[in-house]
Amino acid sequence: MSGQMKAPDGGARDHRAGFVCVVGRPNAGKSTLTNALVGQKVAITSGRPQTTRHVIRGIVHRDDTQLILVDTPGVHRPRTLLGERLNELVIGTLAEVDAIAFCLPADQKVGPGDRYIAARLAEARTPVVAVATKSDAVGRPRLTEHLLQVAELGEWADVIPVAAPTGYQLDELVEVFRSHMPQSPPLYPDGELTDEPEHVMVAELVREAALDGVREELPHSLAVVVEEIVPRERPAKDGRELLDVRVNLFVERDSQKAIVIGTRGSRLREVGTRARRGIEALLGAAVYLDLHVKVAKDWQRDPKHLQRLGF
Ligand SMILES: Nc1nc2c(ncn2[C@@H]2O[C@H](COP(=O)(O)OP(=O)(O)OP(=O)(O)O)[C@@H](O)[C@H]2O)c(=O)[nH]1
Repeated sequence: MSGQMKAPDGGARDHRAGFVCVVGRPNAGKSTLTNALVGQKVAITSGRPQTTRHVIRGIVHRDDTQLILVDTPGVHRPRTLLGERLNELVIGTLAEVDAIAFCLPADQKVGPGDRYIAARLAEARTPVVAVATKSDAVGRPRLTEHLLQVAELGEWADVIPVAAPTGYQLDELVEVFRSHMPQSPPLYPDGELTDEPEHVMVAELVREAALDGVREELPHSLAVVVEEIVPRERPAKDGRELLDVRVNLFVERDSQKAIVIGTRGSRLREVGTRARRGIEALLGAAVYLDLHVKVAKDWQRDPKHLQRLGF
């Protein structure tokens, strides 16, 4: 889309922005749809962490609309959902977004996996758009049959067939989601995520190391933000480039800070050593890793914080 969209009365439309959670069983076409909507490959789709409440898959920028496409770990993994508490957590995260994109591939029959997800979505009370993906892969009769099955599966705000390779109905899909977004200026600058994929990867390495062995205690309360990656003038002793990497780890409570840091900092040192190895391999340089643990109370509920932390 180019140029300002006009409202029916001829004036410019308001800007809207918000979060869309993309769900669907494995192979449903979630990543492909995300990439098609975002318009370029998003670096963070690989190896995304399963431990944050929302992981950003990509950001759709239009003149008057910004959709932040997120993933909610847990929705796709029924076996981890045995505990009622975790179940509630997933529903809680689904309730926090403005809309949900439920991907159902046209080349496969609606099955138990889809019904499982549909049941979770019904509890969240967030508008759900059922997206019939891969509609280019089947003929008309099959697509019609699929759309009927999808319609019977639940209460959808809309049912819309799309095809990522041809771009079929992708603009229409953005319009549908726009209608569910609140009035808001853009929440992220254009191109934010794709500019610095290494920051995202470094944050993931630190998060993985910090959660190792304490996932039970810190399941959804850790956010990692890479503040800066700065090259030093002098190389390391072995001749490699030397980078200062400054990272903040945010937890919600003092007790969690103590867990991350460990007795006299012992655990944090181990976390640093482990993460540093991965970061050096990733960046191909020697790394001086500086980790800071901070308490940001209730960051999950504070929009300003969420934004700063990349949620
Ligand atoms: N013809 C066609 N193929 C598609 C379309 N969308 C996805 N595919 C194919 O379907 C397969 C799965 O797509 P993905 O986007 O990886 O599915 P996903 O839901 O992200 O999969 P997981 O990461 O396993 O959850 C890939 O081989 C895609 O090329 C589409 O619109 N049309």
